[in-house]
Amino acid sequence: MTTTSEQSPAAARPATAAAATLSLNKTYGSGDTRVHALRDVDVSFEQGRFTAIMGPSGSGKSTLMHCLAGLDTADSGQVWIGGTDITGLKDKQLTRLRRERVGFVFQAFNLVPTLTAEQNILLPVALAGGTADRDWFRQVTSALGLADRLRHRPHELSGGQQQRVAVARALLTRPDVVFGDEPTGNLDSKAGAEVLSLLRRSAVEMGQSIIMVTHDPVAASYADRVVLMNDGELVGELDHPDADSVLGALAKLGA
Ligand SMILES: Nc1ncnc2c1ncn2[C@@H]1O[C@H](COP(=O)(O)OP(=O)(O)OP(=O)(O)O)[C@@H](O)[C@H]1O
Repeated sequence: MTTTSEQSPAAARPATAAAATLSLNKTYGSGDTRVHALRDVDVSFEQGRFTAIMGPSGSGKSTLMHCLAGLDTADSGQVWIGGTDITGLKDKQLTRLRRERVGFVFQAFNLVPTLTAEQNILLPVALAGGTADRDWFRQVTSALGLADRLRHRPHELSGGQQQRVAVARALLTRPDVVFGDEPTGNLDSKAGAEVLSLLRRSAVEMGQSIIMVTHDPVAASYADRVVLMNDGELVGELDHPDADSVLGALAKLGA
């Protein structure tokens, strides 16, 4: 382990975590082409914290995130979202859990081009057959600086604004956890910094739990904590990271 000021992940109580895994294993392929993408991964993500997952290419970051988010299933081990053990859930239950309790912000903004910003933000709630909490909608969209952009369609918005719409959409259901997959990968550094600051504020001011996969040490420096992966294993973590400490930790992994 690099540094840690927290209890060991295995000792964490998943019921109080935004998301957690216990002894998670995942392999792809068979025989000579078999790849152990996750090896006995025990990790716990506290509520209201912003965590970055980092590591060299192929170290298992995406696989871990996909298993945590219920987008993929592991070979063995357990995954919790909030207090729910999702390991044995059927596809239909998983789909519902993802819709109601998980938010996503991807590198490609994944907005529906024919819908306005407001309609895009409200889409997951509409698909779930619910009604949005209008006060929360106003709070989220004004905190994200979108109040005067709500009637615009995605092509009328800058990349940074489009990603802010995607962040608003992810926050609107007040999910147990928001997963970000390189959320600033398509943005210039100024727009990226804005989106990362907003993600950080949503953790600090709104208590939102956020887990982000990134290759970018500067992006990771916005997080409260970085967990480091190498060759399918969790190999360390940094609290209150800055870009230099992240770079140093990655260099030790040969990334
Ligand atoms: N669908 C798949 N079929 C076969 N092997 C896979 C598949 N998905 C991932 N892998 C392998 O599993 C390992 C972990 O992959 P993963 O995508 O989780 O790594 P990563 O750390 O996210 O990589 P990157 O930083 O390059 O996105 C890699 O060796 C990868 O080649």
